[in-house]
Amino acid sequence: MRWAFTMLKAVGPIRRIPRISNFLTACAISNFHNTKIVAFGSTCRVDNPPEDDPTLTTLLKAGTEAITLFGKSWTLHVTDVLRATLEENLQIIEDSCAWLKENGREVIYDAEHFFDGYKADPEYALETLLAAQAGGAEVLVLCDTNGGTMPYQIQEIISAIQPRLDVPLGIHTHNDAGMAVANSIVALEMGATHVQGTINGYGERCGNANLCSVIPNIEFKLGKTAIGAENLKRLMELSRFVSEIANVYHDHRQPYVGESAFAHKAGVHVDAMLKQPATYEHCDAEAVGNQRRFLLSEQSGGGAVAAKLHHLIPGLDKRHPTVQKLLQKIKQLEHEGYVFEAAEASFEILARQILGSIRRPFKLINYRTINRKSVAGSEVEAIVKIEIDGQIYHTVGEGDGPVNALDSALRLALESVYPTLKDVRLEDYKVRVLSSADGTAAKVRVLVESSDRQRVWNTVGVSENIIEASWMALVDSLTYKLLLDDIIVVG
Ligand SMILES: CC(=O)SCCNC(=O)CCNC(=O)[C@H](O)C(C)(C)COP(=O)(O)OP(=O)(O)OC[C@H]1O[C@@H](n2cnc3c(N)ncnc32)[C@H](O)[C@@H]1OP(=O)(O)O
Ligand SMILES: CC(C)C(=O)C(=O)O
Repeated sequence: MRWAFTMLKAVGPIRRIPRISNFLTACAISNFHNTKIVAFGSTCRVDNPPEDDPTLTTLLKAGTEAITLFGKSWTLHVTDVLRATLEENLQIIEDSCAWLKENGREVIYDAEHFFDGYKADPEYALETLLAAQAGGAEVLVLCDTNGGTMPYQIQEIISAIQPRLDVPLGIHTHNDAGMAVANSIVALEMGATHVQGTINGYGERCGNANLCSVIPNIEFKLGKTAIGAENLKRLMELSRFVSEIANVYHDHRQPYVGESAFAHKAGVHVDAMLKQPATYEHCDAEAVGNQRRFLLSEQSGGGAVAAKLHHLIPGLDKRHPTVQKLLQKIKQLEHEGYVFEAAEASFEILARQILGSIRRPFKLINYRTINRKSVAGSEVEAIVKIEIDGQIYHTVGEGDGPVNALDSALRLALESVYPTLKDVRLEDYKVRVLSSADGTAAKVRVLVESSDRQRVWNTVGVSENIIEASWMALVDSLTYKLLLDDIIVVG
């Protein structure tokens, strides 16, 4: 199986060379074990012989072992976009592939709009592939560029062309009809041996085939080896890493690698899962580096609560009075607007309070926020007074807003006693109005996501006062970090 995880898609005129070659020089001296960097660009222009074409010469100068060339398969694109004749397009495909081959490169040919082209004129679309094959392309990648092809059409078209080609096929799909992964899998099932996609499916419009789904599907559903069991265990870590680098919120609902992929909420599901894990899961969470989670909510039963407490009290019976007490408390708080399924850290703190296995890190005496707005701009300040082990801390913090200022003031006091709190980052802050009919007097729910770069956790606060709700979620977040670090655990 060949992989095209990421492609260098910006190869263009000469003026781009320095930036690209810096990147490629860095790649060339990196010691990749499983990765091959591939330069990417189009066939030459009709008016240019390959050796004078700025795109092709730049691709060659990139110095990569392999080059992906894309060319037109659809008559509409040839006539209306390239503004060339159908024969000229066949010629530039063959000549471009052949010239790169003559210059010692491995050539991957991406047949742009192949499926739409085939629907419009099957014979011509096939001829474009034959031209690339004649030019020496090592693999012919069929692209569903507009993302509108259905899996059964992929199957029909591949069956029709396969007998007429001699080189291996690849697949490149987009997700405009929500079929990118399905279409890739169909093509692979039919014998394609090269798949192009992106981590988390990031890409133009609705995205590309999500390799975080394609890869485990190959391993678990097609029964073939893609990256192997050991690498597969790091898939979720990779998915999170790429979203972090891209500065895009990690999608909890992603198959296999989303935080919710193995999260169970309904009491009936949780009860069955505890009896037999195969009842509500199609594969093993740990095989892709994920983990099973039981979410607590007003839909929970005792089984879910007991399972949640397993790491604190192994073997706890779901009918135990503590379980029932906690269950009642959760239902009452959820009725007031809390959501523990999205705030597991707050649940753990609540459970430990009921079990008496937590020491609160500080006692609040009071806090206050001051918002000063003038023509010169706005200033926000928070003053916090707390007690830690009998000692009073009185601190002032400034911020962009009252919550930010409160966070600064609280940390100023706490970090001198609990230095690991310096590692806590607020990743996300969400506010939801719970009873909009009450206008500005409505209750709000604040959800905070925090991390210490190794772990991520979520906390919740609910109040009629947005600052109060934020304070609650903030305090739970810092408290949970101290729990994770074993600093305030009791017993
Ligand atoms: C199919 C895909 O989606 S692959 C993703 C392609 N990647 C990108 O578009 C991102 C990077 N792109 C770029 O940097 C620029 O668009 C460049 C450098 C490639 C071209 O820049 P420019 O020369 O300024 O042209 P511009 O972007 O305006 O137009 C695209 C040109 O490519 C031509 N072109 C499109 N497909 C092909 C092809 N398969 N073979 C040859 N030329 C092609 C178009 O006809 C158009 O040429 P024209 O100006 O003569 O009409
Ligand atoms: C040419 C390729 C790689 C592409 O993005 C497409 O056709 O979808």
